[in-house]
Amino acid sequence: MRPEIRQLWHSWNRMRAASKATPAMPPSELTTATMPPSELTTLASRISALTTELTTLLTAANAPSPSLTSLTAPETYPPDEAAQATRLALIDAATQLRDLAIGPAEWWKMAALTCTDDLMLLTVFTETALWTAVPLSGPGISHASLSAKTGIPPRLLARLLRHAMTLGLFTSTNAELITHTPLSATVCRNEGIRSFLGHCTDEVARGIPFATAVAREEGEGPKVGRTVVARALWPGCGDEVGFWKFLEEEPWRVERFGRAMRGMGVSMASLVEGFAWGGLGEGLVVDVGGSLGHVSCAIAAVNPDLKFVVQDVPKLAAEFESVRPVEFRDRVSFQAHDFFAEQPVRGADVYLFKHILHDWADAYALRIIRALVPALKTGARIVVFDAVLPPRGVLPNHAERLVTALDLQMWMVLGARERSAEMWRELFSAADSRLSVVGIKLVDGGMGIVEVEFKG
Ligand SMILES: C[S@@+](CC[C@H](N)C(=O)[O-])C[C@H]1O[C@@H](n2cnc3c(N)ncnc32)[C@H](O)[C@@H]1O
Repeated sequence: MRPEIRQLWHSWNRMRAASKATPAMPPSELTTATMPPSELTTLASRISALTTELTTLLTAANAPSPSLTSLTAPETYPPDEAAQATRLALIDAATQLRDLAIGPAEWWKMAALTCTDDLMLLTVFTETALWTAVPLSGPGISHASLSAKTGIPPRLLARLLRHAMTLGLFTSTNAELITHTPLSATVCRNEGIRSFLGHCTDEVARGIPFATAVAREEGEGPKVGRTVVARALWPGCGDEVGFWKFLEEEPWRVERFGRAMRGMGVSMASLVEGFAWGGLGEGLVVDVGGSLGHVSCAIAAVNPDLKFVVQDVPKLAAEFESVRPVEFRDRVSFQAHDFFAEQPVRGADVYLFKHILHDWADAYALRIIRALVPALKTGARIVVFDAVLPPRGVLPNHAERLVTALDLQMWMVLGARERSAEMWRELFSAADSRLSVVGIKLVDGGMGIVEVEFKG
């Protein structure tokens, strides 16, 4: 063994021994009984209390225990409000404890390195379909076979996988076979997550080098053709030719985006349960920008008298027909419609906009709403399902991060934003004085249902 390697080996062994050694007893005057609790111990106690609380709630809900090792462990927590609140508090406390244990200097070293390396890793795994190349059952796959399936040479593949394992993605058996962890298995099983990863690592990430220039030159609400992502992917194509038009040019992109929206299924239950759909009787709902109809089908499943028209770009028509469950054939139909043009379905009971208006800066959102107004009957409802930004500090930090990340993603891709309750009220009253926000129901994860009535 070369001397410098031997030296490294010894110092690593010393560190390992030190970490296992029993710490010396503190002098009696410094026992924990007399010392003020440190931030470390305060957080650790909080984590312990929250963990006990969460475990009790999960047991009461008959929910299986979460696991980092068992592939049959649940991928999500039960929607139960108390369990969700406790879980969010636990995540925040555990994140703070982790940050404290890392310390600021190392935190930055890690963050600067891993924000790029992790993005690169997720990009390569997604583009080479490595997620699904590793089988979900059986003994696992050898490096050689995985290399052949993905086109990544074996030695580089081993390095990528070794870094991936530090994130809890994949593991290897004694026989050097690669198998899934629950984290990687979730990506393997879920086409929606893979599609969303594809959208983020491909379309969104390519915009990053342009963000500073767009921020300085365009500010908050660039035209759709001058956003961060438009500049990176489709430079020089004109101010009004933006993300959605480009998706239409490349059908695989629009299909991938549709799968991402369908698969991520953000808070579908809150929308299904959060509005009085049952009160509409045999009513008609127009799902504007409804993609592949997954939202309409979820509402239709528990409201057997309702009918739905899903409107979206013409390129989605074929995919819509192929994924629509057969039981909804008579009640959920597709109509190609550009929501900047006058709404063709007049007199419906509800016009649903789920994750539509947050895609558009105010100038565009006003045009979309005004194109709808001529079709509205008195008492018709516009139901918006989007984030409702609370004042800072109201949400647990984990939920706040999801909302702020989505807000910035809207800016990068579309020059758009998430809106607060006040912004929603101002938007609708500016669109038409007969439109009035009659209710805002906050649901989980910073999302909300904004109910607007047409007073006629
Ligand atoms: C963020 S996705 C939301 C999809 C769905 N409402 C959901 O929540 O899962 C936005 C949708 O708007 C559609 N869209 C974009 N521009 C459009 C336009 N001018 N007319 C109609 N639909 C459009 C896209 O094709 C896409 O399906």
